[in-house]
Amino acid sequence: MKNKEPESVPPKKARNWAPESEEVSDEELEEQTSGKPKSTLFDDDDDDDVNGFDEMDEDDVDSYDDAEGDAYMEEAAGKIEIQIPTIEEVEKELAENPDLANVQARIKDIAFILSDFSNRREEGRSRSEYLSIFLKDLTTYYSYNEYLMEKLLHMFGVTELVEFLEANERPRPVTIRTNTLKTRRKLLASALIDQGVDVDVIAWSKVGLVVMQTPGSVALGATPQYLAGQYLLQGASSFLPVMALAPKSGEKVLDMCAAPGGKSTHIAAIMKNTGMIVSNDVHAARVKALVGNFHRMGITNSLITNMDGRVFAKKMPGAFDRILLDAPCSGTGVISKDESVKITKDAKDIQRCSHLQRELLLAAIDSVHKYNGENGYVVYSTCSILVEENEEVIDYALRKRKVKLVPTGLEIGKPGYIHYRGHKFDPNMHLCKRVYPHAYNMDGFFVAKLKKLDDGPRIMVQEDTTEETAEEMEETEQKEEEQEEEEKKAKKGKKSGNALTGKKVLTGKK
Ligand SMILES: C[S@@+](CC[C@H](N)C(=O)[O-])C[C@H]1O[C@@H](n2cnc3c(N)ncnc32)[C@H](O)[C@@H]1O
Repeated sequence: MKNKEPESVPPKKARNWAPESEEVSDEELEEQTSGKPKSTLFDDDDDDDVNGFDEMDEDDVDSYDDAEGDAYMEEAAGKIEIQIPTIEEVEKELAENPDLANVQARIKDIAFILSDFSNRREEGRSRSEYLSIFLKDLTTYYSYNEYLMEKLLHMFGVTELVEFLEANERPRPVTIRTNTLKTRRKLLASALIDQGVDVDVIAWSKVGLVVMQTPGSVALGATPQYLAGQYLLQGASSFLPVMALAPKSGEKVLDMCAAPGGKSTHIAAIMKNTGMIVSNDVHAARVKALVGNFHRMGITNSLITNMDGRVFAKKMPGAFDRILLDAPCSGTGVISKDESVKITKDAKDIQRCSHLQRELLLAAIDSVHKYNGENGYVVYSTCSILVEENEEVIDYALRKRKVKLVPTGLEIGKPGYIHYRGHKFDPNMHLCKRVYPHAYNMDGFFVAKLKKLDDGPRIMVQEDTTEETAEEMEETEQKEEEQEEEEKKAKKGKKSGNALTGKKVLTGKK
């Protein structure tokens, strides 16, 4: 086993970014952009990255203290003024036949200007104008729609956004999870190494292996070990929700959205095929894949159902000790696997996902029994990084049901947002975990763990006592969206070409 990076597709072009400006970073954005992860997929020594820079950060993610970056900074700092065309000129250029090298250079220049705005801007030009150009250039260069790019800019700020976008241009390392019902990780690693497959352990998991290199003659989905059910090809982020769920032998567990079964088979292995797992999915075709995986991996403690997860609470109220809700989502954490997300997701899609996620989460909470010793937990996860599908959904559940957020027990991941663009979420939201491709070289993921305190709805204030129907929720959000649009238009009127709500972006308010 070698301790090296797996090969990955090189980025379009290496780029070095200026440090975050004071203006961009508020306290939390600062933490988000400068705080490097404590451990990554390839760390095997916590001490390696005491300064927040580990092997992956230096090699894979552009950092602003490398030689090329310094040279660029010095060169740029020497310039009297960096000239950026007007928004109208940029729009014209992008609409015609944009020269991507030119666009890339301008992205770099604007990032540099924004990182010390008061000293580097051209006289008389506003920050929102630079941001509008920046946004347009990024959408062109990385091929995203403006809706998603704007959302991402709100979340990450200038420097981290580019790191995130660059990470999405590269595939994540191939990882596999040992099926401990059939073998042990060490034995599996030796068997694969014997076939010329170069693997290394994932330090924070007892069952994960990262595949560094595979000879052309070996297909990882067709080795004798794979066919014997000794492992599953699974992204490392997907281990996290099950680790947070921490099921115990003999328990009753529901995996509400289970197909194709990556997490259900992990749960079954941890439970050593004891107790009972109900693995459910609404899509019959996907349930077939679930059945196939269960047979191959020797799962015998499971019942497979094909229902809408929202009906579980009605059919089986309080029936389960633990529930995993790995919710359907927009997939903004897995863009490197599915590039279509860059252009297909709009406000309506995200709203639809958020509604379904809220309804599924309330149903999950109603299907888990109330606090009893160590039981009564719901883990909520998505492979989306958007706040609308994560913190907003959790916050909604905390307002509607008697549950509280508890630590996930996960070593990796950044904390959930407590403040986001004027919204204040539950103060315990920091207990949630956010995993980003640029920070951990893993798919983007969100994981939250809730403990049920009691049955029934949470009665908070008079107007909050009735369950909001999907239509009401849609109406409320529609109004909020319209209000936001109005505000944007009002600002646009004042500042030419401002596609962003400038101040919020500037201060990186979460
Ligand atoms: C993120 S995937 C689940 C992946 C799965 N947990 C795994 O690890 O293999 C989300 C799943 O939710 C299912 N789904 C969507 N809407 C649902 C609903 N209303 N009830 C139950 N399942 C649903 C989809 O068919 C999809 O398989």
